[in-house]
Amino acid sequence: MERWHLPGRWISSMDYRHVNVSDFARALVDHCILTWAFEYETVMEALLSKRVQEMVQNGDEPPPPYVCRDDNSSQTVPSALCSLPIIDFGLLASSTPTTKQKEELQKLRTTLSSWGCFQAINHGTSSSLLDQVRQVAREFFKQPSEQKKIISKGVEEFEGYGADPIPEEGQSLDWSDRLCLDVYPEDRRKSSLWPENPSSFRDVLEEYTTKMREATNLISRAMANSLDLEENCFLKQFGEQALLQVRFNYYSCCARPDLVLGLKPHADGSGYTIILQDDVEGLQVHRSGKWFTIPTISHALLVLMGDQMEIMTNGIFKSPVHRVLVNSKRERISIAMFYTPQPNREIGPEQGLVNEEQPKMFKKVKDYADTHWRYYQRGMRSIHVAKCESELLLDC
Ligand SMILES: O=C(O)CCC(=O)C(=O)O
Ligand SMILES: [Fe+2]
Repeated sequence: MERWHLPGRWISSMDYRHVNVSDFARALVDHCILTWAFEYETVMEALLSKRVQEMVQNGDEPPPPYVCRDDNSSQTVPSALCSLPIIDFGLLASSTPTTKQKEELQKLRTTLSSWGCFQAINHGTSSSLLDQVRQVAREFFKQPSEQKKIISKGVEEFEGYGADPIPEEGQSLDWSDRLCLDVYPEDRRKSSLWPENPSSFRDVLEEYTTKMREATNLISRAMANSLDLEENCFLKQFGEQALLQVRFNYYSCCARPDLVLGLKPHADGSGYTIILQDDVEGLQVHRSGKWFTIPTISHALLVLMGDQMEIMTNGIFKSPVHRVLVNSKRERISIAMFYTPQPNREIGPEQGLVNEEQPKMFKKVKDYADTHWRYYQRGMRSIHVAKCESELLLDC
């Protein structure tokens, strides 16, 4: 089981069970722990209600729960040396297979089997729409806090403006502010949480959602073709009502970028995620024991496999661990669109990818994103629960 547990826990946890103490003392310790647990929630709730952007505007140093960086065990590779392949979807569009198309599909397969992500160009969404999406995101976060807090999320909720729900004790907080919205299917939208400012926000997001639906069709088919599978097989597994959820990430500058992380190491629980970056670097993907800084390309979309694509491809495509660094000079914005199989739908390895050489690695799973979330909050990966040898879920 991989544990992406960040070093430098800000609260030392007390394990009193090995200590030989009287019942009274034990009861007292239990009481203290209960009180502490209660206080932990209260303290965190208060802390999280003040957003990172506000702390930066006040010139605050990162409070202890945000401090987490003392992991120098993996080398960092700068973007100039990052050879993450670029896949040209323009080449994949023609219906009669060309040599170039075959080469591009081969490249797609190799990339997803090693990196678990790629930069997509000629993906069908215009550069001007990408710029508009970045622009409305920038304008939204530029507003005064009171304005943004009109659409604040509840502490334990996902949708709305704010921070992630309170993580398990000892896990550090991300140096970022977010706006999360369910965008597809339309009947899941909570329109009261869609910003009214800037005034074009809703129209731009609506158009971007339509384009991302088209992109998921394109990408899912290309991935199936790259594996010599029936073209629609992944789309069928995701289902007509597959979810699209957008997360606008705002990473404020930090006077001490060495102490915090914009987003802690994790693998996504989605099927896959389409990330639009601005021109500030920060995203890093973990590969062969190193953190590779992903270059920013203004007209490209970064497509990153989540655990559910690793399951559907029987482990051929990898769901990479990634994280986000912040810097002291420029804030960074990214827009992540999570594409997840429709609720209540069982997904599993494609039959065509299971054979004697490559036995079935994963079980069928349902609503995996919920399991993923529970582990994420403890700083852990969850894909092991879907492995055939695991006894935690359905039988293989
Ligand atoms: O900010 C980024 O580039 C990546 C965001 C991300 O990994 C996420 O939202 O899960
Ligand atoms: Fe992610």
